[in-house]
Amino acid sequence: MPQSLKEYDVSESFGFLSDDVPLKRLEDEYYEPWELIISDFVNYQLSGRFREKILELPILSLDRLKTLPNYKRAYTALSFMVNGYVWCLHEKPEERLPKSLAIPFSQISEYFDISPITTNAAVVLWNWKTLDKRDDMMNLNNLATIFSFTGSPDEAWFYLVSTAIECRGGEAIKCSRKILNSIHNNNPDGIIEGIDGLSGVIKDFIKLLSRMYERNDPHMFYWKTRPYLAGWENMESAGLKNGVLYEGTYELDTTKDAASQHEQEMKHYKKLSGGSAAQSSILQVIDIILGIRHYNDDDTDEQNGTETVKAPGNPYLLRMRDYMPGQHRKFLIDLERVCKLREYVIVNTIDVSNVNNEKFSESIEVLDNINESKTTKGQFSKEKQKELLKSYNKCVSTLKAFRDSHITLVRTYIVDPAIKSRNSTPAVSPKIPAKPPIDFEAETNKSVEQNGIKPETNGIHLNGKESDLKPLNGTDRAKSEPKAQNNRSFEHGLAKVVEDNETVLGTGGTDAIGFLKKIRDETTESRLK
Ligand code: HEM
Repeated sequence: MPQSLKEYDVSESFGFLSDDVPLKRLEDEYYEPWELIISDFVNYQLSGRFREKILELPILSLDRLKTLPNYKRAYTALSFMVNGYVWCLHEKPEERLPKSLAIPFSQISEYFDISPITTNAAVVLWNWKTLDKRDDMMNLNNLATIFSFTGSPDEAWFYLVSTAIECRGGEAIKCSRKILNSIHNNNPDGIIEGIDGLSGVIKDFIKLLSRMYERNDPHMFYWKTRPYLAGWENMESAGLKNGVLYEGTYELDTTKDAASQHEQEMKHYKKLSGGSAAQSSILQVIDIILGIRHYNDDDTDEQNGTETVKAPGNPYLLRMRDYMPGQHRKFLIDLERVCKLREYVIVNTIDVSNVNNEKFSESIEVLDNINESKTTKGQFSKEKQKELLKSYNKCVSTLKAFRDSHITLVRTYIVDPAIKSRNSTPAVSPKIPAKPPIDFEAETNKSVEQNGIKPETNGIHLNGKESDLKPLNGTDRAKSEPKAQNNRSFEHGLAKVVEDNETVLGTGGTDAIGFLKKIRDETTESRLK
């Protein structure tokens, strides 16, 4: 186990939430301009003055953020302002981030070694407060959020369920330490105790996940919350073909003509994924502890004698690590280096399982080194071996059950609303006027033409035509002809459902359910026979 958890900003009590309590205000008055906007965030969005207020902001320095909690609050506040600016309510998406946001946000993201966009860290890890005592954080009735895009209880509930799960993750860290120490001491009882503890934690995750339905209405989630969490990658359909330009964060040769300067700028657009709990470190910790591997979809299997060899590591899950604070990412990498539970179970259940342990010979050597004694075949009684195998498999099955519940959740919150929106027009709350205050079609076409970018469809059930609902691959997307713009500007960043009523293209253009099933099936396959 990585020795000092503090070094990774992780805690055995609160997991990746850490021991810091998020600040309710930045301590130095110098940051009042940020605090003023963030305290009236929803009001400025509603009044249509949000972008105007941001443009009035001075470029503030980070020098007066003296402590880690101050840095965390500044990152979170800026990330809400940044996504709020790009995906501003009732406005067309904005592809240029002004210096007042871009400069401090880029600097603070660099400080945390995290991608400069709204992430799970911003909305979940550093965005909570307790109503009463700190130690009662599993109790959702004791939790509240600090920042919100919409001000709705549904949005808060969406984050808080994850916050409670993260908090319970502290116990998972404790169990992991127990498992690793017990492997080191070659103590099967300690290992079994640690694994059973981990199963208990995952069961609690499932219970918490099921509470999502209580106070987060799927319609609200899909139409109101999710659009703000979208990223700027594969967002041609929303007019962000190149991603977003963070003004003032790059050098421009101003002695060159306008065309050359434009060309220079094109190289500095950032394409980043939207906020997702896939950026949570705690589920990756559990995969690492159990030795569950996820693979690349596109890997062609390479035959190596009787063995099928695939490069381990699912590129999407690995990429999500760039959206975790750097210390958390380092924790995962360091944990991966030392964790040998699966190998230990295989080697030490040899008399009661059919697993061929030859492929783990390398790891066995590692165990030999750690224990400084030879790990022999059947060193424990058959009864103990069975107990160990059962405990391990039960934990894997519990994780699989978590992933099943999560898939059901994704169907309710993304697939169903996407199908409904395809089948009905308009698919929005009756409270929303049929036409937003701006002429989105004209504005978008005008703006994109000014930027030399062709207008494109937003890809969502345009006029309800089936042809628009087909899955888009990269080439199709690139080739798609300009079509009439849908004037419902609040649809940016929503999922798109295709004809089989199951495949939903997430905001990144990938098949979300297909991906989640694959991750779930790889979990199931990790059970030892
Ligand atoms: C309304 C609630 C939720 C929805 C709609 C949802 C949706 C999704 C989607 C679409 C993905 C696919 C990848 C992506 O698009 O980023 C995903 C992945 C993931 N989500 Fe959620 N999610 C929800 C709640 C949660 C919660 C509360 C957790 C717990 C921390 C969670 C943990 C994960 C994890 C770990 C992944 C990566 C795949 C895996 O390891 O199984 N999600 N989620």
